[in-house]
Amino acid sequence: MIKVAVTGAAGRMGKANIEALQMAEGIELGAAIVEPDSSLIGVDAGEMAGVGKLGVSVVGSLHEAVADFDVLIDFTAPEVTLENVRFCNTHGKKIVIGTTGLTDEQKTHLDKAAETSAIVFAPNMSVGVNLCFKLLEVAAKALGNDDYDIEVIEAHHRHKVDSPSGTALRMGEVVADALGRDLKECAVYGREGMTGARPRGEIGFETIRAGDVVGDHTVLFATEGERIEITHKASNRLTFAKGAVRAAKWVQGQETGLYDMQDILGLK
Ligand SMILES: NC(=O)C1=CN([C@@H]2O[C@H](COP(=O)(O)OP(=O)(O)OC[C@H]3O[C@@H](n4cnc5c(N)ncnc54)[C@H](OP(=O)(O)O)[C@@H]3O)[C@@H](O)[C@H]2O)C=CC1
Ligand SMILES: O=C(O)C1=N[C@H](C(=O)O)C[C@H](O)C1
Repeated sequence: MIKVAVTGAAGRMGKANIEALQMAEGIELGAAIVEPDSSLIGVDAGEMAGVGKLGVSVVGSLHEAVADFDVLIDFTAPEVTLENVRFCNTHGKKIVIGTTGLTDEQKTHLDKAAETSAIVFAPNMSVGVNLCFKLLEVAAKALGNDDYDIEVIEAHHRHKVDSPSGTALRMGEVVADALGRDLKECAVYGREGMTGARPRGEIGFETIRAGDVVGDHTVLFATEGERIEITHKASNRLTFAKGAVRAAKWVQGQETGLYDMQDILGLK
């Protein structure tokens, strides 16, 4: 039985991850970690997540859980994730990271950590979004560089702190790579004012933050006379959490290296 620790256990994804673990076979919750000053310490993790008693008490640090897990599932915040990766690196644990909003510099820490640990790092763990990444590559290559304007539109709940979403940025990267463009050079974020006519090579990003939207992403390819839209809509967080649990099972079989959901789903 694979034992999993969930950090950010009281968060939206933390609770969904506990629920997904409870539904899965061959893998189970070993530890649930919240912030050190949380009033939830000592509470049963299953009761906290709304799935009934699991016999795992919530703790305030990974140190307290070191003997209780093989794989960490972390959906928290960038600095917290990096601290947790350092811990797993030192203690020989595998890692699944869903946190978004990491800077390029923070991502280089993951590259380094993957020399000694097996890590899955993906901005979106759902099967559907990862299939969309593949479809986007095919679409971008087929439509080419000359005719089609490309825009990435995403919508999320009012609590989301990073924008554009990690998924939207990855969609932009996939399309830019397929077209031989550098996203850093061609990305435009949220136009305003007298911006002028649209330059051909731009990839535009538009962000909506509203209510309880779980996560919608559309990539629009538009030219004179037609447009193509590739859209994914998540309707609950279990879709991400089931992907994270699948990744946890998979990464347990790896020694070192940095992987994403495309590796796990055979979409590379
Ligand atoms: N890859 C994917 O498929 C998906 C990725 N995400 C990403 O996952 C991340 C989390 O999202 P979400 O669950 O909605 O966010 P939440 O804010 O609901 O959860 C984040 C959790 O991290 C905890 N946390 C923050 N700081 C610390 C700390 N110093 N020590 C310990 N715990 C800490 C928070 O604790 P507290 O509650 O006490 O503040 C909270 O429980 C985001 O980056 C989001 O973009 C989200 C969905 C899918
Ligand atoms: O914060 C969220 O909620 C989500 N974040 C991820 C992202 O930034 O792409 C994935 C998903 O869309 C939900």
